[in-house]
Amino acid sequence: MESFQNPYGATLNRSQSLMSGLEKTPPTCNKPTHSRSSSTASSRHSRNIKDWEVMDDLQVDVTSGDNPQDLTIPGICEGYLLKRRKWPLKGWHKRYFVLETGILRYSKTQQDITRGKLHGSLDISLAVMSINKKSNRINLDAGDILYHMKAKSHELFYIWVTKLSAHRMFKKNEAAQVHNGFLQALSQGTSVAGLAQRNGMQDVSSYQHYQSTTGSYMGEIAAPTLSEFPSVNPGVNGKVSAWLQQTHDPDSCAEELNRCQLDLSELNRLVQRLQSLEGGQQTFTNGELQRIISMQNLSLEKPKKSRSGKIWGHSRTMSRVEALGMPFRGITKSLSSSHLNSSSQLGASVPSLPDYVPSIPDYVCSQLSPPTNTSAEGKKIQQDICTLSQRVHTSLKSVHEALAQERQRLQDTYHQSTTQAETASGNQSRRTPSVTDSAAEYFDASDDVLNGSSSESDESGLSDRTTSNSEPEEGHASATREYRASISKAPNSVVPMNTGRRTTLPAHCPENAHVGLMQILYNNIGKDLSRVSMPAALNEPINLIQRLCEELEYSELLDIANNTQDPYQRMVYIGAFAISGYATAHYRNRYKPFNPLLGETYECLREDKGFRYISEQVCHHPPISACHADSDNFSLWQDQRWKNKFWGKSLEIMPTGIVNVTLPRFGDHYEWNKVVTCVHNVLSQQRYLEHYGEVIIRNLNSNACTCKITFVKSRYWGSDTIKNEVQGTVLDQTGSVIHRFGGLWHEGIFCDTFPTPQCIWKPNPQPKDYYLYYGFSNFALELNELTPGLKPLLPPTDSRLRPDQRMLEDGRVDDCDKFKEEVEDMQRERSKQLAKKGQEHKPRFFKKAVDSSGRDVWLTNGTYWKFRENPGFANTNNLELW
Ligand SMILES: CC(C)CCC[C@@H](C)[C@H]1CC[C@H]2[C@@H]3CC=C4C[C@@H](O)CC[C@]4(C)[C@H]3CC[C@]12C
Repeated sequence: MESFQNPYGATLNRSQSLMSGLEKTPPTCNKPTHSRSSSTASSRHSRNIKDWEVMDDLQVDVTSGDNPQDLTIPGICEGYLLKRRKWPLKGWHKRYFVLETGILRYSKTQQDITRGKLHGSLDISLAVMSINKKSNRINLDAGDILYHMKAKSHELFYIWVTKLSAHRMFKKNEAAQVHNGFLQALSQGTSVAGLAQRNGMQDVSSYQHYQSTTGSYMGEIAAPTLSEFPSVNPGVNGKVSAWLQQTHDPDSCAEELNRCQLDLSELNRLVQRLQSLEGGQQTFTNGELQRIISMQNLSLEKPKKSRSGKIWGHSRTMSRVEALGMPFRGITKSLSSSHLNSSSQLGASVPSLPDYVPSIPDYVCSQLSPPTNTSAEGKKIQQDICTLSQRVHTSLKSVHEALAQERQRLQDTYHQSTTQAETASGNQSRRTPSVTDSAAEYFDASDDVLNGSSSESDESGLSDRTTSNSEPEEGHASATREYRASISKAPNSVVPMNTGRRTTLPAHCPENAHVGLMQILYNNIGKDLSRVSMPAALNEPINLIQRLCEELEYSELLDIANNTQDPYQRMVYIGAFAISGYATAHYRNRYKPFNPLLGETYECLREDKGFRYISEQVCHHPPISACHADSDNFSLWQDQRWKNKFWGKSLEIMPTGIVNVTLPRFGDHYEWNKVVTCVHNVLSQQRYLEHYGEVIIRNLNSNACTCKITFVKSRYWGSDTIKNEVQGTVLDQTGSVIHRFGGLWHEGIFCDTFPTPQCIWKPNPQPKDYYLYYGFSNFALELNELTPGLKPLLPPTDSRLRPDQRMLEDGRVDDCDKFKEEVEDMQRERSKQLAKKGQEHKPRFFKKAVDSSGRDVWLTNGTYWKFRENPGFANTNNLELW
């Protein structure tokens, strides 16, 4: 496993309470089979894993000693931290962070923050927080947003962790209170509108409307969501509530809410008890320093001294200290490390803050104020309050998730019906798609995106520059908006009416929301997902070596490239092709492809598209899939392997293989890397995929031009959220921009620097009812089709003949589960036998070579189609895989 280094999968300390901060899914019927393989993995990676801990909210005692019912706001914390670069995933930037009322914001500099020039912000109560004391690292994974941070010193690390914990706790309690208020209002029949007003929400009419539409609303109520809810007529209201009635189990939600109600009454009782206990207790207790740190406003940057020696620049944080006028150094000093590393507050719970607490720097000390004390009983009550609040939060979250799922289905159905309506209205042309002539409207593009410079070379250390990586750049948003408008006006390409291939699958995909994914992922921390066996209900009836073939869905872009004289324009088509392979991911986040068995093969002969493709699983440790395709217009090969890192809520997938394309007409040989794919909210039904990073396309046989494509990370601030944005530039030898193009990877690409600005690529419309068929595109639907004519020609190792996958496709999920297990056992047995004989598996159709940059690559040995033709696979020795 040389290639598998796991900084992220290794993030989580399995000995800690891994449930903390995560959606707690109900206990599941995870079969032992699926965790069986995990034990080896966990021990193998324990060295990396043990440095990381998931922070449990209760591990740090940060509640205010005064009166927790007030939800006393923890103090602000600000200062520089190092933030990991998004692409390449190495090196660190210095960024200025401000933590205030549970929201962490950051900018390049302190001045940028003051000027409101934000780079990002995150509600930390939604994030799983993991820390590494050894390297002073803090990770926050909110599902949508992922921050990797590092403090410059142990002291600062300590303070930040304390602060972050305090703010998380505060924010969570605050949310629980808001929910409590709404629930009470709903259950007592008081006006939600009134509550909305009390909570400072403006759009009261839509509130009332929403309430009447849904009957009883259970779940997260947030002002923006509600005000966004469209106005609908009463007929539609009926339909919507009918939908909710049918597809969702209202009883389980109601039960969950009743439980919340009970917990909330108990909370109320506890809070009152705590109030009555109020009064000064004098002795310092463990965790006291954490509490002081939590409550104070702190600036963690050394104040600059003016010439007169007076410290300036921290009036906000100093004022409170000055007002209190207390000598703090003494306090901090008296709170020695023995106080701090104890976990007595929590009994058996594990302390997560650094065991050794170094003395707090003077300039921070001077900002600290004296503690307020709480008695032992008071603390116990605080603990109980926290636990109960968390339980309420978890319950509400699960109700919210159920509703979110319904919402998603509703959206998909809506989307589907509009697509169908479009198709029915004969909106589309019937001819074979030609991407070039889909001339679209021109717009006056602004010049501000016309700079293709700045590629980062600083891999190792600290960088203070803003790079052209997947962090947003100003100007992009407006260009993308315009590209997008132009693309939507371009005609859809039409899948030829009758290819003679199937247009649907034999059975619907199984519902898999109940499968305990969390347990599987946590059991397999530090392990390649490509080697984790999952319950069949989580699989799609496609194999990874077939999935690789999906990247050829838009092979016509390569045909066009091979017929384009101009090298710069040619490069644009190559770039569009590189992007097009990602489009399908938009609809594919609920299932995982089958892991190919070692020696499994797959062919795809597409006379209509003019290419033939073969792939083989050539290596098992690490898993490598090799493929090769040729046509008159191009050859394409790649070997794909990927690492994955699980951060608590998100899963990052880093493919390491390089894609190669040659064009016979011009002797071009292009190669490019792939970007990171992130499965956000992997444990919840709000899962979605994002790609980010930079693709660089080079032509090894000509240095006329290169292409740089940025997959931009989503942005969540400002008025709009842009997701799936891509920006590309073709640069000549001198680095000047010759072409630029962009759009969204799931909607299309527009190039406005062509002689006729045009839409270069637009994905095919999704097939009817695609949601019921794993989200497959037409091309994907066809991949596993086995026709009687084809069957005798295939080698018995072809994925189409793999029984478990076929069973899933036919809807026989239980049979599939059983057979999959058998097939995997057989594979283990085969590798044992080989190892005994001291032999290694030798791939049949690919050979290992070294490319011009010294990388190991797998190339076709050219025998597949020959054998197929003569003597035919029926007459050759084949592996018996199932
Ligand atoms: C655990 C399950 C249910 C969650 C779903 C995981 C899915 C979304 C994951 C599992 C394996 C992943 C694929 C693994 C490898 C690659 C190659 C890369 O070049 C593009 C992304 C792509 C194609 C990934 C897309 C997302 C993927 C399909």
